[in-house]
This record gives sequence, C-alpha cells and structure tokens, in this order.
Amino acid sequence: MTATIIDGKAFAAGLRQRIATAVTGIGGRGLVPGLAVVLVGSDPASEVYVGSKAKMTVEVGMRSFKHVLPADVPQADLIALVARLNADPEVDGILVQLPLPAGLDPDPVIAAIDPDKDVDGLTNTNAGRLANGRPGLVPCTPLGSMMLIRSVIPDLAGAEAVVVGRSNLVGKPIAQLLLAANATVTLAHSRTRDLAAVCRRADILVAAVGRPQMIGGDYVKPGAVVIDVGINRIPAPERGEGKTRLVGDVAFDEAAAVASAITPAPGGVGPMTIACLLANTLTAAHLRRGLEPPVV
Ligand SMILES: Nc1nc2c(c(=O)[nH]1)N[C@@H](CN(C=O)c1ccc(C(=O)N[C@@H](CCC(=O)O)C(=O)O)cc1)CN2
Repeated sequence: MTATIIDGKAFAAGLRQRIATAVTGIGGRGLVPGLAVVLVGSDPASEVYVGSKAKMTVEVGMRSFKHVLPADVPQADLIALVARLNADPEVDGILVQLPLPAGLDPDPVIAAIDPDKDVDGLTNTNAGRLANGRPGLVPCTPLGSMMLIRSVIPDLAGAEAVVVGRSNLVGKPIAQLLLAANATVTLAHSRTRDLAAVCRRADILVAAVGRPQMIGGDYVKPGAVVIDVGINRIPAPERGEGKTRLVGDVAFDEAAAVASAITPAPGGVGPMTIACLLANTLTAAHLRRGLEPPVV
C-alpha cells in the first residue's frame, strides 16, 4: 500500500483564507479580533513560532500584540502581564508560548489566563469543558489534527484510535476529541506494555511522543490513518557538518508503505497549529461578545 499524503500545509492555508474572509465580514460591524502572544526568553524555535503567529495574525486581518519578556522575569511579573491582558478589551486571545524558561512554573501562569481568552485551551476550565463535552476553547494542535483526520475519515464512529503520548498540550486533548467523535480510544504512553501491538489495533494512530521516528512500520495496521504530531530536530551530517533536519515521531517511509493515509512532518500537523490558533481567536472574539462564532 502507498499512503495518501495528508497535506497539512495546504489545509492550513485554506483554513487561514476562510478565517480572513470571516474577519473581513465582521470588520464591517467594527469587530477586529486581537491576539496577544507572550514570549519569555529567547529559545530560537519559540522565537520562530511566535514570529509566525504574529505575522499570520496580521495576514488574516486581526490585531497582533506581541510581548517579549527576559528569561529571568519574576513569575509575579509574568502573571501581572497576563492579568493586564485579561482586562484589555482589545485582546480576545492570550497565548503564553511554551516551554517557559527553567525556573518559571507554567501552571500558575496558565491558570491566570481568563478561560474565555484562553485560545490555547490549556486552562483547567477549558480542559474540563472538553472532558465534559461542553463548548469551550480546544488546544490548537489537537484541533488541527482532528481536522486532518476528518478530511480522510469524516465519520469516526466505532473506529479504533490509539494516541501515543499523554501530554496536556496534545495527547490528552486529542484523546478527548476522538472520544467525543465516538471513536474507541486507547491512550498509550511510555509505560504501555507491547506498544507496537497496541498501535497495530489502530484504524487511526496518533503519534505524540516527542521521540524521533520511534513509530516504525511494524506499529501500523495495514490501511490505518497515521497522524504524526512530532517535530524533532536531528543531526543531518549528509547535508553538511553541523546541519540538522526536522523529523516526526513516525518513521515516515516505513509507515507510509503500510498506512492508507499519513501526515508528513514537517508539513502535516505543525502548520495546523497556528491556523487553529487564529480560528480559536475568531471563536473567542465572538463568544466574548455573545455572538455565534462562524464555522470556518
Ligand atoms: N503555548 C503554546 N506553546 C507551544 C505550542 C502551542 O500550541 N501553544 N505548540 C508548539 C509550538 N508551536 C506553536 O506554538 C508550533 C510548532 C510547529 C509549527 C509548524 O508549523 N511546524 C512546521 C515546521 C516549522 C519549522 O520549520 O521549524 C511543520 O511542522 O511543518 C507551528 C507551531 C510548542 N509550544
């Protein structure tokens, strides 16, 4: 079998286009959604992601507010910034880029975000809403992964789904979303016994372990849909001394030979993360004003 490649880059571009159209529509009524992104420190990957978020926010017609704080900022100052953003009427969405530098605890910072502006969907309130099947803001990477899954399997009822990885940012919310779509869900992790055999049960296999190319072809059931959430930078001496390249958590060539559809990494789930952040900001901007959010 040769798998269909699920083109997340193209899907994300289409989604951003639909968001831009929706933003133009509400602009006539004087509503311009605003997204505040907070970067603490100077992690190079985080700087790139935050830069892309700011650029794409403006491209879809929203307001972008970027706050950069030094790595040694006191925790109380970071929380005070979040409090100011909570109170700012021009800000509909707040995102604190993760990971935070060593010495800062992300939990109280996330807890300080107004759940109705929590466009990362990471507060306990939004996690609880997701777990209880209530409307709320859903973490961006899981939301984007679900859109890609539904592009190849519109009806997930009864499908066997295995999610490998149990982080609050990705694994747990994807499992909740799959469950809400009536899939039969197994949440596997580093302590799961015979992980390959568990994964081979999956019609939908989601890899979110953070270990480069760990999911080999022997983990994939013939005909399965494979969603690779991993983005890992590994040495690439074949490109020259000191060079690196990005790979996912899935050994792509091996898995693609067995699966029916697969996301590449890069170019799969990653680009959906920022597009879904913009979608969540649009949703938050509507809900905060008591308006029905558009379907994008
Ligand atoms: N507060 C948050 N922090 C982090 C999140 C998040 O959702 N909220 N996710 C990741 C980083 N991230 C966005 O923040 C992100 C990761 C990857 C991509 C992406 O488009 N990746 C490309 C490759 C990019 C490259 O060349 O480096 C791809 O996969 O094709 C966008 C956003 C952790 N932190």
